[in-house]
Amino acid sequence: MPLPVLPGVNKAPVDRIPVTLLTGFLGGGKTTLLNHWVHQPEMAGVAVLINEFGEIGIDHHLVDTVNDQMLLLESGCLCCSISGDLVAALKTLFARSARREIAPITRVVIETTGLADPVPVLYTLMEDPFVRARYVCDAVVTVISATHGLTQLRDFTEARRQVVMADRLLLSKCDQATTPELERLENELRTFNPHATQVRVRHGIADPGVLTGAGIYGKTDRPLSLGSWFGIEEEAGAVGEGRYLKHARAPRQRGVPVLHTQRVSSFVVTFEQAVPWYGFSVVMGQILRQHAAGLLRVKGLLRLQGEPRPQVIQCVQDLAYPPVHLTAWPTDSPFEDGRGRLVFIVRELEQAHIDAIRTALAHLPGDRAALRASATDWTLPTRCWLSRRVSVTAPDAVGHDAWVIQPRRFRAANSPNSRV
Ligand SMILES: Nc1nc2c(ncn2[C@@H]2O[C@H](COP(=O)(O)OP(=O)(O)OP(=O)(O)O)[C@@H](O)[C@H]2O)c(=O)[nH]1
Repeated sequence: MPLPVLPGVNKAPVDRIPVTLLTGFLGGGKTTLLNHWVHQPEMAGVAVLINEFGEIGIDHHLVDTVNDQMLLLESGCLCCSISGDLVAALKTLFARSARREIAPITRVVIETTGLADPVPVLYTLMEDPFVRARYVCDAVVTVISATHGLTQLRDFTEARRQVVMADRLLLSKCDQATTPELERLENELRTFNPHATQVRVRHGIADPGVLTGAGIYGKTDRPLSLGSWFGIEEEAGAVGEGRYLKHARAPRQRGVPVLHTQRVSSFVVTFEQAVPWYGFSVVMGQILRQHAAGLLRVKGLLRLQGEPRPQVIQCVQDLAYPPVHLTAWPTDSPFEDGRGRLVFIVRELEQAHIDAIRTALAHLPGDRAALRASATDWTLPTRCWLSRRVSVTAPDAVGHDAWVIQPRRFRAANSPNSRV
């Protein structure tokens, strides 16, 4: 069943495969939305490419029931290091579909890293002759957090570029914001991008129709030249979509990689043994509180003492999200060794602080001592973890036909499916 098209928006051209770029700043809620969408019948035939920043990836473990017969993206950020890999992935996808080795593809959704600039990804889609003739960018959908969106817009060029380039803005986490907060964010977003439709989202539940047919990219049946769209209007300061780029700063020259906000980096903490949950929660709370300004995102999978199921850890800046269990420990790299790992994405965090975080996590107190120590600590950001009401995702319970294409590094090298 094709994806529904929202009233009043154009359908994508039928002769090329529509591509939706799903972007949005770190921790905004992209994976949560995808996890909802892949269960929808309208997503049959939709291929999903996930791209992550950091040494190891977590997101693909959090998207339910993946058909991982395809495995196309290298590690690294799509917008600066692996655009060639994206082209190769799209070519292979098309060829396999044409040879009927896989079911016909009705759409491709590319989830970019939270730090990705959409412009070079759009360049990639529109400038390669093979890709351009077979795929069309149908929409740029940007997820922006109702809780952190305003500060991210203020602090990060990447966040502004993602908003400026959007055809649709999905305001996530609306359940956590008040009406005045939401209205302030909506007004701010309008100053950056007055033409993008804004959609309020709670708990990642949004009609998959928001992925379709939104953009100027799909309104014509001939391949578009991004060069003119991005360049001329901006230089002239003319009205039209090009003016948005004044907010986002000038686009880079084609082929010249631009690094993310220089001060952003990532590191991984690996746990040799199962961890005590309360001991971990208290130490992690202290870390979040102490380094609130420097921590952009923490996510990972942990093995807990006395608990066979992996625990998903999710923090955005100093906010800790309710814990979730996966039903089974992943069997693919790097988690097949059974060790828990946390990915930290940080900004301007000195090496001494990184070392202190590593040391604190390597010396977790036991549960009893941790609970005693935290009993009167009402400002601990991880307080919600201490009550430990953990929901379980049940990936195997639901069937669907969307594909999630995982970065190659997550597969065993000798797997028969590790290449397409
Ligand atoms: N309460 C609430 N939590 C949400 C909502 N959307 C996402 N979250 C939580 O926010 C955290 C981060 O969400 P993700 O979907 O992983 O965010 P992401 O954009 O994929 O993150 P990156 O891939 O790191 O950029 C998770 O703990 C989600 O459960 C929402 O609408 N409401």
